[in-house]
Amino acid sequence: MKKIILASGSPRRKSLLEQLGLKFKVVVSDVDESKVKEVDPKELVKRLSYLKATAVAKVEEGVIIAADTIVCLNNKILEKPKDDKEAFEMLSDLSGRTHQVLTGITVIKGEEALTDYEKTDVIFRDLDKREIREYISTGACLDKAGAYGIQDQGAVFVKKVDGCFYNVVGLSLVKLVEMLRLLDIEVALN
Ligand SMILES: Cc1cn([C@H]2C[C@H](O)[C@@H](COP(=O)(O)OP(=O)(O)OP(=O)(O)O)O2)c(=O)[nH]c1=O
Repeated sequence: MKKIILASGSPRRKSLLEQLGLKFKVVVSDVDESKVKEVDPKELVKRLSYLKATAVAKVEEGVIIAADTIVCLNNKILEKPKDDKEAFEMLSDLSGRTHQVLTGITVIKGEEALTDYEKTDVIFRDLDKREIREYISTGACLDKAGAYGIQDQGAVFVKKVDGCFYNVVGLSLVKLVEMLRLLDIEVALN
């Protein structure tokens, strides 16, 4: 079994890989995401995951896994908010609407590289300004695309999820295992 490397600084992705029972180490890539421009949301997440994976493949040998998550509201791309003000704007925009969460995944094994993405629809109920401010004060927004975490108190904003839940948290496990198996990397569920 080749060594597995998670090319991500996201604590959520780390615990999701642990959930699969895989042994791996974490090496964070130094990709400057703000420099990458792409209008098509799915192309953006695929490209960013590929850049993160290839950056780590330069310094590590083994199976490299990288991902990138964005929120998409009426074709407008929401990444991580730069400050509380932007978080407030994002959550106000998401209020009462359906948005998409897209996560691109790249797996590199030697000379082979696979890139794919998963999309999940998330429906928010109407939010009032007071609870948006309260949520922002928990400090949960700034490291998350769209300024919320479905896995934390942000859960109370979510009326419905259509698609893979883990994709929203940052790594679709069903998609990842499908990709690992395509590369003949066995994931034993025991
Ligand atoms: C929508 C949503 C996003 N997120 C997170 C997943 C990602 O970690 C983050 C989007 O930022 P990313 O740039 O995808 O990832 P990252 O900067 O956290 O880590 P790295 O680039 O090193 O891999 O938003 C949640 O945790 N919950 C949610 O409900």
